Amino acid sequence: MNNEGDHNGTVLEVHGLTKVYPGSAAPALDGLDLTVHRGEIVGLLGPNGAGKTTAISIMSTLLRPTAGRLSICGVDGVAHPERVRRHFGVVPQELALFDRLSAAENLTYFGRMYGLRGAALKEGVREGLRLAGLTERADAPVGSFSGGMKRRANLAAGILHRPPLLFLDEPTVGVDAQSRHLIMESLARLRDAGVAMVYTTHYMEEARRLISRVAIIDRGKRLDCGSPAALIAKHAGCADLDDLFLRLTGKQLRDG
Ligand SMILES: Nc1ncnc2c1ncn2[C@@H]1O[C@H](COP(=O)(O)OP(=O)(O)OP(=O)(O)O)[C@@H](O)[C@H]1O
Repeated sequence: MNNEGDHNGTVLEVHGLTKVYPGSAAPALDGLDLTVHRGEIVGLLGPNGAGKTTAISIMSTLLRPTAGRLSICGVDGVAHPERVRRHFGVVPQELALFDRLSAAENLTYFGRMYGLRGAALKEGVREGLRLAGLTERADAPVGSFSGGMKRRANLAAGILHRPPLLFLDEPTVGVDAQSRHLIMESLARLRDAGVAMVYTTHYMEEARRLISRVAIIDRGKRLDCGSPAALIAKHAGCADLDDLFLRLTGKQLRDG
């Protein structure tokens, strides 16, 4: 795995991460603190508009924070975005695949973008296709794929360069139960191999099975953080993560 040195197993550290979009009065993200260790999956849970995508975009250096610190594998990600980029992969909410290219061609393209060449590129593509359960369909154009197959290819594209950290923004949105199961299994395998992940989702129980800790955020603020079991035990009367989520964020609809 690609890593810059020993930082006591801490792969990602953010402090006071804040974003105020131009023209907005209220911050979309308001002082987020988060530490993620090797082999740990941290779920970011929050209702629509809570600030999850903003948080992932800043942590993956797509967006500059208004304030706050970001450290990835011990490197300052705000001062050195190019340098930290090789330490993580991103699986975005929007699919980033070329419909006319085959799965193998898409992965080769992304692998090159990550700086892979020659045998390492070939091996990365082969392993990505295997992880995504797409080996048999390697040469078919992605445009002919189902939603679930596209999501799986999207996941494979994010891990080609074997990063120690992966950001996933709702990786199972709009997929059937079978593809969701395969994605969950793939993520568990990556976790067991030591990959750290930050994972946003609306599916609470899916999150519960996979994650080590959950950070519940709303209106840009972190409301609570801990293992699902510890959080459920801490808030009396909550039977599961769904209960806890509604307790902390309220039952009011979030239509924008
Ligand atoms: N480019 C932007 N300019 C101005 N405001 C924005 C921009 N992007 C997001 N926002 C606002 O910032 C807040 C947080 O949005 P964000 O997309 O981070 O939330 P989210 O938790 O990812 O929501 P969802 O679950 O709907 O994807 C929202 O109020 C949103 O309207």
